[in-house]
Amino acid sequence: MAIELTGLSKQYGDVTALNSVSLTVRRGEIFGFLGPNGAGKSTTIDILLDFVRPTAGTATVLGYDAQDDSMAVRQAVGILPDGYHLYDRLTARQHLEFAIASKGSDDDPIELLERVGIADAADRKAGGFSKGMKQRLVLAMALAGSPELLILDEPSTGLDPNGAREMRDIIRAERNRGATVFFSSHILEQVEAVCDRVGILRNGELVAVDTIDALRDALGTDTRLVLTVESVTDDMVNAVAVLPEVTGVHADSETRLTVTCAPETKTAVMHALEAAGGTVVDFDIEETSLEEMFAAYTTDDDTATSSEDEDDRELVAPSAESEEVRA
Ligand SMILES: Nc1ncnc2c1ncn2[C@@H]1O[C@H](COP(=O)(O)OP(=O)(O)OP(=O)(O)O)[C@@H](O)[C@H]1O
Repeated sequence: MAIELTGLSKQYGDVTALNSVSLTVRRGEIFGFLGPNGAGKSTTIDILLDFVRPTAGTATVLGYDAQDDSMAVRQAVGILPDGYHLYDRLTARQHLEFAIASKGSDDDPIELLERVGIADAADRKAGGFSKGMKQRLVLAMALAGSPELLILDEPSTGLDPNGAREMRDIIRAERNRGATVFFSSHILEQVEAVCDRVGILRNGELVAVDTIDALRDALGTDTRLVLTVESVTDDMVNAVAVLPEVTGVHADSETRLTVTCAPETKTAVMHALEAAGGTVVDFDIEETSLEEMFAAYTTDDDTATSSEDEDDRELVAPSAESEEVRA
């Protein structure tokens, strides 16, 4: 195992940052760690790196106890922590030389800077770097010594779209050479694009661990039908809303209705619309989006999965646009 957490808890005064989290990350996998702001992601990572001590439970990294063998962990792991520190007056090359020496490796600093796309700035002082350049520099330092495990806290923060793509390529390349990558992120597309499995934290508790596809499936099979009709009327909305397998109906415009329902109810929805005087001119079927999936696991709103309450029928499944993600 690359990482093993057992009953890990962290209390900051009255605040429970982590509540008995148990998790196993296997060697060779890319594992994404998700959760709303304040869910406990950085706290977990800080415990793995012994920046923070747990209140209860244990964490092992590559077989080393994260607290008792923290030096061994840091030697073996490449890290991009949340509150990293760079030396303003040292150049990128000097930062790399320091990281390479502390790993006892023989990497070429320029090669590492090339991998993260800032070789041109090798001899510039880090104090003058943009946020994204700093992020790239810390990533290059994490790659020094070809670590068995990379632990990256929000690695895409501050990166432009090219940088985010390069980050994905680097994460994949690291896994392909046999490394394990454990990273936290808010960028769901990024996570879906590279992760073998994800864990979702909510209020300090691990609420789900699986592949993204399996997490989607576990939410239920609700489908979203986007229907274009000649003109939406209240009768049509009501006729669809009372169907037993429909969990949401929303008139997006005068001609567009979004219906959340079980897949086998699609035909019944069409019939109900036509019986209420509507003519369907077009329709589209949408899968649960990543944002909806994230919201379903991390908010209390469960209208996405079921609702027997007539009053709730105006609501569509929770989405990033309509639901605030609560910490
Ligand atoms: N040093 C600290 N003192 C007091 N409370 C803290 C401290 N560090 C973290 N917390 C609290 O612990 C909880 C978890 O915070 P953490 O930084 O681990 O969340 P996160 O998931 O990384 O959030 P974000 O996505 O915003 O980075 C929060 O309620 C936070 O306020």
